[in-house]
Amino acid sequence: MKIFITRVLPPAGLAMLERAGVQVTQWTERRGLSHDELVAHCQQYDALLLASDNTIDRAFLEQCRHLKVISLLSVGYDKVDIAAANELGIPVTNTPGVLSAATADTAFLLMLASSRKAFFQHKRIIRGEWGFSEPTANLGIALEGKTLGIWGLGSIGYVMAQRCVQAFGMKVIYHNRGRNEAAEKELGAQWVSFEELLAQSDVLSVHTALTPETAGRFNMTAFSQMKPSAIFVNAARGAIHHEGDLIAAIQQGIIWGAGLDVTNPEPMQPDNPLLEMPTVAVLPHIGSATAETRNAMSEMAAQNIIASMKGEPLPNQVTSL
Ligand SMILES: NC(=O)C1=CN([C@@H]2O[C@H](COP(=O)(O)OP(=O)(O)OC[C@H]3O[C@@H](n4cnc5c(N)ncnc54)[C@H](OP(=O)(O)O)[C@@H]3O)[C@@H](O)[C@H]2O)C=CC1
Ligand SMILES: O=CC(=O)O
Repeated sequence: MKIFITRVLPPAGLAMLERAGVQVTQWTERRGLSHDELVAHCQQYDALLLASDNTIDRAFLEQCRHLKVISLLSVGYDKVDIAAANELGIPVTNTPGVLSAATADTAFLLMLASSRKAFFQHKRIIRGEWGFSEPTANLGIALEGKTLGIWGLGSIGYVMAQRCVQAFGMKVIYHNRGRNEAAEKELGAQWVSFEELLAQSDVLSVHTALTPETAGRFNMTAFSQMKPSAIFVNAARGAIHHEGDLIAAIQQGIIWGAGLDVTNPEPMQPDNPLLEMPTVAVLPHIGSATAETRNAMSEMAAQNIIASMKGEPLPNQVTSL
């Protein structure tokens, strides 16, 4: 089997593919491939390992019907038209679970950074503005005993909740379409309506997938129902929040601040007002970026390719839309 990888793959997955006798070509240039370039490249390969944020739409899939599998190096698959892939018989796989701890840690870091204005304080030092210490200046918000609201308490949301319970004794409330009984039993998490989640959370952390139902849900209508002291965290997908409304909500004191690993659009431009706000912390979509996690993801993505090559069931096929 000949496969094309849209970035350089972490070493563990690469070694696994090579051991299995898969012929690997990696895109090593330090620029992304355009849609048309990716279509053209894929003509020469049996499978695609997608390690970039290219959109896999119906047009792409129709021109690449020969692909035996599209293996994503991510858990999120919102960039792929799964309905079209199903229709055309092209299996798509992802990497769930192995990245949950790293991504939850990123959300946890952002929560803390916003609560203590950490990124802003760092910038003050760089600008030579350490100044003299004052008891009433540079105050943050304590997290001990506060209420964590999770929108989308699944794999990543569970670890975020666990961290917050263990570190700060936080009370966990959540809103999913269904119930997470393990989180209720093990973490004391309490299911609430979306409106209650907005009203009661001191920290509201988003961990749903991006779907037509979740896109844009955090707009001014939602922010207006939150506490003025609330921290909004998004380590899921930028399109779940409305960026202009988030800027206005923080500027107007409707909420306290935000921690974002994902922005809308990506990349965020350097002149974005959020970057100058003391209570905002932004990271460039690095949720799963630890060496250990990226290696584990690459092995999972490689296993999906190898299973396809051997004609075995794919371990992580995305079945639902
Ligand atoms: N920043 C980063 O680098 C990363 C970001 N991500 C993002 O995180 C997302 C979540 O990943 P993961 O935890 O593994 O996924 P899971 O599927 O395990 O969890 C998602 C949760 O969201 C809930 N959910 C889905 N739709 C809705 C809705 N409309 N309203 C309320 N709850 C909803 C689901 O519960 P129910 O079905 O009961 O509603 C489920 O519990 C990914 O899809 C990806 O986009 C993932 C990894 C890294
Ligand atoms: O954003 C990352 C993912 O795995 O999804």
